[in-house]
Amino acid sequence: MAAQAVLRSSAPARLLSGSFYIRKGVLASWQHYQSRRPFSNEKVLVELDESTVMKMKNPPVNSLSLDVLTEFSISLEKLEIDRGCRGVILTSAFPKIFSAGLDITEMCGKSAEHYAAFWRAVQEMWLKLYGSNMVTIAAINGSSPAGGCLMAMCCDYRIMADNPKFAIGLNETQLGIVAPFWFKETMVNTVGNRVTEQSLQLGQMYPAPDALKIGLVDKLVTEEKVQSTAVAAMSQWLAVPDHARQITKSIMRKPTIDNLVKHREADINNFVSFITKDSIQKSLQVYMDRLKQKK
Ligand SMILES: CCCCCCCCCC/C=C\CC(=O)SCCNC(=O)CCNC(=O)[C@H](O)C(C)(C)COP(=O)(O)OP(=O)(O)OC[C@H]1O[C@@H](n2cnc3c(N)ncnc32)[C@H](O)[C@@H]1OP(=O)(O)O
Repeated sequence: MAAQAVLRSSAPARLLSGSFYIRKGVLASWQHYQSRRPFSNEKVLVELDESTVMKMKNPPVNSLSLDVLTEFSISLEKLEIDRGCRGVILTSAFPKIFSAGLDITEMCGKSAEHYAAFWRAVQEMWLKLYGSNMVTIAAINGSSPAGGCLMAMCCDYRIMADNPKFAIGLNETQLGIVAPFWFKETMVNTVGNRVTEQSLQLGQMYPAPDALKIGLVDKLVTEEKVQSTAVAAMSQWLAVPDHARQITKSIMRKPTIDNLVKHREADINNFVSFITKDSIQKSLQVYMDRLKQKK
């Protein structure tokens, strides 16, 4: 129930309205009492050390299941209302994988109701992360296809491990599925229209050095330095006055966020009718079988 309540709230309220600050004020004393403790979630760890770090920990590959997405949105919401938290680093608890993207098993052989709940949770994660008032930095310590790439693109700054074996991109067409309009818009806002058009049609995955070249990530460092570099970048971003940075972020992202908010229910219906098609189910199944056979 708690998860559902959070999933129904909407992120733009955080980024776009002044009421957020009132809420922060009211909750301040409770927050000071509560906030500086790490959260002990199952699949999304929140560490409150030098910087606040959210670590995805869903073995083996951090696929984004309904549970992970729900936990992620709840954790981010908690940080959002925590006065002591102005920025968050998003990373993976596992070396070599940032996130394998949406959990394909959530999109295969389930009921229409399940698909609708799953898609709402994907939307909610995006609304909360893309619409966050906090500084968000992705410390991409491994491969990051599809939904993993989306999460990284939602952040304000992306640091990736400098290893050509790690790749990032929106590869949906390779699975026989289509990146929805708000995935596309997030990518356009990150790398521009031409690169997005080509990348999305080809379902292109970019090895880290190529991702840097097209601006899909902002910086490459050795694997060991990904997190410390993120911490250093965080101090730089936090040196800017919050109100000015937040309003600027809002000006940049509001049209994209508003577009999904406006079409949210239609987008869920589109997803359900698309994913329940026999041909799409077959494509996903073939892709999963291929993944399993590659060993
Ligand atoms: C008209 C328009 C309407 C719009 C409709 C919208 C349509 C839907 C849009 C959906 C949008 C986004 C989609 C996604 O995010 S789909 C997910 C895409 N992800 C991938 O393609 C990644 C696939 N995985 C990999 O490439 C590799 O696993 C890896 C991440 C590079 C890791 O490689 P590895 O060698 O370390 O591990 P591997 O042996 O491959 O995998 C280990 C086990 O994990 C399973 N697995 C991998 N990825 C996923 C996944 N995404 N979901 C579920 N399970 C996954 C894999 O099968 C192995 O399982 P097992 O150990 O064999 O049982």
